[in-house]
Amino acid sequence: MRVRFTKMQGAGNDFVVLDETRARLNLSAAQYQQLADRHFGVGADQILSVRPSPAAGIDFEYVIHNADGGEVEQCGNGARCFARYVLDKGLASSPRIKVQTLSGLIEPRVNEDGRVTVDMGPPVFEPARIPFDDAGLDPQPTGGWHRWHLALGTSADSTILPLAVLSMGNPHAVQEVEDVDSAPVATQGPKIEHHPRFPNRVNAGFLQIVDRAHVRLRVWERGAGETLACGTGACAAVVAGIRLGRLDSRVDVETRGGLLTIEWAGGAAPVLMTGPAVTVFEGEIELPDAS
Ligand SMILES: N[C@@H](CCC[C@H](N)C(=O)O)C(=O)O
Repeated sequence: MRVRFTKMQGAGNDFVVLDETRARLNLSAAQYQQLADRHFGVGADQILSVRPSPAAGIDFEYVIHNADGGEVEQCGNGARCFARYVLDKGLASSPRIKVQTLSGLIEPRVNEDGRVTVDMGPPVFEPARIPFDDAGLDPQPTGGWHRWHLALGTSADSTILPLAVLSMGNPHAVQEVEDVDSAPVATQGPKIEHHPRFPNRVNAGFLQIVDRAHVRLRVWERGAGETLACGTGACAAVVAGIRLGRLDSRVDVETRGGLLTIEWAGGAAPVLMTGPAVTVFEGEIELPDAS
């Protein structure tokens, strides 16, 4: 089958965007994988599908597949590209939209400077809702802070990590590092992603705090490996730093692909993420039949 697509990127986290507002493409996991493949397909960290609203008062449904073909609940950089896409394609008449995702409602708005701000909703800390199996683990005595010592691997690899574990609609485990450039992202990332305490796997963040309003971040993404930026990862890392008392309520997050600004007033307040959303090119690709 022949599929039309738009290639987009937000801070270097790249996407294939599919318009399914008129008809479903019904792609298989193998076809999503092929679209994401950087040698045999278009190349992307995630595939974003734009679908009609499932309910009155909601503008669109936003469906996300990782490069490994698995459907996931949330994608922050993708949400900004989604908003830019529906506005540029004339599918939305207002720069403020309401979008249904697997994990709930988000509200992106395209700003006059072209950047996009997304109300990502509040962070979630209850282990069962992340989901995170906390049986037998004691939180560190830091004011209820969700930070856990997690043994990684077997006795031959018994690294103990303090991790902040939370959900931004999708699961995140954030650790603080001295220097992101030398952080063990490629070696520890996959072990954290597949750790048995995360039944749905997890995104692994490596956070370097530069000062109270500026951090550097790398993320090993579930189902995609290390990406140049992760929007929900940036939200999770900043929320973690704020809860630790180490960050102010507005923080610039420097990723390998660009700058994101994250704001959180604490408690049940929504996390606001602002950053770029750019169209790279459009095209058509022939995909093998669904298997
Ligand atoms: N790139 C994303 C997150 C995409 C989903 C993630 N890999 C997961 O499996 O949860 C972002 O910008 O948030």
